[in-house]
Amino acid sequence: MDILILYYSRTGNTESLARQAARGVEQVDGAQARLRRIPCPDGQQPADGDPEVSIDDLRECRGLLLGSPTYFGGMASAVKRFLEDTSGLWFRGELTGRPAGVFTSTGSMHGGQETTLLSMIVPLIHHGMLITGIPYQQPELAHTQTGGTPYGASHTANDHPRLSRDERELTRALGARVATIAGQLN
Ligand SMILES: Cc1cc2nc3c(=O)[nH]c(=O)nc-3n(C[C@H](O)[C@H](O)[C@H](O)COP(=O)(O)O)c2cc1C
Repeated sequence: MDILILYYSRTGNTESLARQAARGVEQVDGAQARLRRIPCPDGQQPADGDPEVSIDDLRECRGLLLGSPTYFGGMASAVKRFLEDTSGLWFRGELTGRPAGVFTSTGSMHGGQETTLLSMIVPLIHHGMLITGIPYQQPELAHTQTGGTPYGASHTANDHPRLSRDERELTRALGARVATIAGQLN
């Protein structure tokens, strides 16, 4: 059972979250993480990055973790643009009933993590996906001084260029949660 970890990242922070989400997915028996990136609009790509996403990746995976940097309090336009290319899947209801979670990286603590996560959730709801956040039973959620929200995983990059321990744990928990639910629905 493949779980798609789909992300856009220009300076590597959202990609770091994607790798933690993948580790969480792979903690779940029978689940494999499929890491894919959304291409940069200017065509500049890392030579050794994850493969570029195709629509078939979405079609084939049993769950989705979607990540974007926060740009002006919302998802990056490249992510929105990619989602607009998924209208064929929407029309045929191909993602309906599959679990999904979201993650983001901001520069600053109050720079719009929750608004970005919510902006990403909206189109996934239109697709009929089952949105899962991070429940407060996950202990790091109550005491994190960095990223991590009930709406999804996050990272605050300016003060802490590397992911904090809480950010790593919460992102892995989200990955494991999506994979676990996908397995139960399968
Ligand atoms: C066009 C643009 C808009 C941004 N807007 C915000 C913002 O609204 N709030 C914030 O905290 N950081 C903002 N940032 C900073 C990025 O969210 C932050 O550097 C993020 O970690 C980048 O992720 P990446 O390394 O995956 O590309 C912005 C950066 C750019 C380039």
